Amino acid sequence: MIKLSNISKTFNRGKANEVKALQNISLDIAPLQYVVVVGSNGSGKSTLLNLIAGSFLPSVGEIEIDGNNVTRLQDFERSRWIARVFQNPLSGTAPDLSILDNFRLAALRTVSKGLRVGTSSAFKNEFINKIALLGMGLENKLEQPMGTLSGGQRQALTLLMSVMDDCKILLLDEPTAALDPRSARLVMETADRLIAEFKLTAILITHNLKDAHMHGNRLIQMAEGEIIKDFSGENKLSLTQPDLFSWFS
Ligand SMILES: Nc1ncnc2c1ncn2[C@@H]1O[C@H](COP(=O)(O)OP(=O)(O)OP(=O)(O)O)[C@@H](O)[C@H]1O
Repeated sequence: MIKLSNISKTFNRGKANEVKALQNISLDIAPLQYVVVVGSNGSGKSTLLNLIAGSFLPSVGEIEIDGNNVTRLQDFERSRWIARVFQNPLSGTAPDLSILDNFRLAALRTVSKGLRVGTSSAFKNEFINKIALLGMGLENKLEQPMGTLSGGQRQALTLLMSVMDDCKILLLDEPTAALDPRSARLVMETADRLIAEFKLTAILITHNLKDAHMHGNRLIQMAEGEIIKDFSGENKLSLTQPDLFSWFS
């Protein structure tokens, strides 16, 4: 689904502040893989996601998505494949609009997955069913302004809105970093559920090693712009939390 071939990214090349953020990364992510990426600050995790999303172009190397060479495509040209959720629960929604109007806007932006845009009760009911899946009771607060919801509630709704279109890839860049532990758990559970339901290929960046242990079916550790550990399937399952903590001690 995602294939990176010999990717390097250097910022400020040739200047005193040159940074080799990624160094000759090759990575093949199969459809439906849910890859968790861990690594110390500055190890290149966000740069990796930015390159996949098209926010930056690589200095060297090729990127394929779903068999298409997207190396030189801008982020908006890749958005038909990719949805992205950031750390800040305030981003990506309109705070003064109601939950329902935010979903109407999101549906208008995209070819929706089973949601027909409109004011009809059919649209509302389809949306109510989707939002009820979050298990937060938000289906009873459709007219409430988005800005009055908690960070966790907003982040869960943002996740749902981002995967409603026909994207195949979900990029999660520390989506729970700004949340309290209970909200963070709810958002991670929501992400797991949506990734399974919409059959997505996903990449999650996290500094939370418990989440890295519990979620996903592949775990990658980055250091100094390189992938230094890569565990999939049974190999990931056999890792213990102390194993992960020992990588950072
Ligand atoms: N736009 C940029 N311009 C210059 N340097 C950058 C830019 N983006 C990232 N870098 C540098 O590239 C390196 C990797 O940064 P990156 O944000 O990918 O790390 P990270 O692993 O996501 O870190 P963190 O865990 O702190 O978010 C760092 O040294 C960073 O300062």
